[in-house]
Amino acid sequence: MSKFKVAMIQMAVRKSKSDNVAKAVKFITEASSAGAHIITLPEFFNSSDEAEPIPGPSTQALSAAAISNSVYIVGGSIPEQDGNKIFNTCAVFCPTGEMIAKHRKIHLFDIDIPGKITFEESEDFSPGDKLTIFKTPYCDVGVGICYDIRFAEMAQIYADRGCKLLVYPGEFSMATGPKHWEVLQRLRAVDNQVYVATASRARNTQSGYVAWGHSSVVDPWGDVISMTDEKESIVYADIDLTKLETARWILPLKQHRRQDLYLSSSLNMDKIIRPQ
Ligand SMILES: O=C(O)CCC(=O)C(=O)O
Repeated sequence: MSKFKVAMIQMAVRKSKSDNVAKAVKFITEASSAGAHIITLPEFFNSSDEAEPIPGPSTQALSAAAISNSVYIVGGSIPEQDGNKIFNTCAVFCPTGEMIAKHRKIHLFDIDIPGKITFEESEDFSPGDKLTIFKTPYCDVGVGICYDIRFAEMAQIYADRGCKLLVYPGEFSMATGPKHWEVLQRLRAVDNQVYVATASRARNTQSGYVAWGHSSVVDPWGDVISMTDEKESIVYADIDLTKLETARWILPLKQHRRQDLYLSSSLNMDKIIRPQ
């Protein structure tokens, strides 16, 4: 099964959690009717305000949607309540409705870009402590959430473990989205010779956090094969894993890696030319 279709759902998220979940299920049904096998929702697809446990109402709705549409669902993320902690969590469901993976965002977005954006995700959320891979009949898939995409090591571990598709539900803002969103996806794809796919929230200028949008799919050669603008839509892409083999055959990066040098600190100080 080297060919399959992914759908990245870019939806606008409003105040009402139940409306957001109902809308997500509607989009999943539409994407499934269009032939998608793996369907991904955006970060905080159900809202970012009110946490719930997993399983809970939002993830139960996703499980039911996976069964009724017979698809894999990468459930964007929701604020997950676990005891007195809250995590930014993506639950993944297989076509029989079982939750086959749960990724808690590892890297929390604590930044201050002067004049643009200050964000302290760790004020509300705790970080996850595990990387997450799930299996499908098509390929193994690595999961990250939004800021996780910036960390090349994580993507490399996924690729080294055999993942051929990396999926990032996300929501870059207008501060970093225009500059970094596309380039990061292309970097992760080219470095690891894998497919990279993202699903963002649609832009809502009334929201406190205005999303860049532009959900996309990038192939192992670094080409953007599908991308939308800032509005609500579904981004589809046909994945052909033979493209990945071709990219790896043309550029055998894995064979050319000098792991012996990267892991030991064989830094030849004598050869460093210092400015006079
Ligand atoms: O890395 C970025 O620039 C944006 C990340 C982000 O918005 C998030 O992780 O919520």
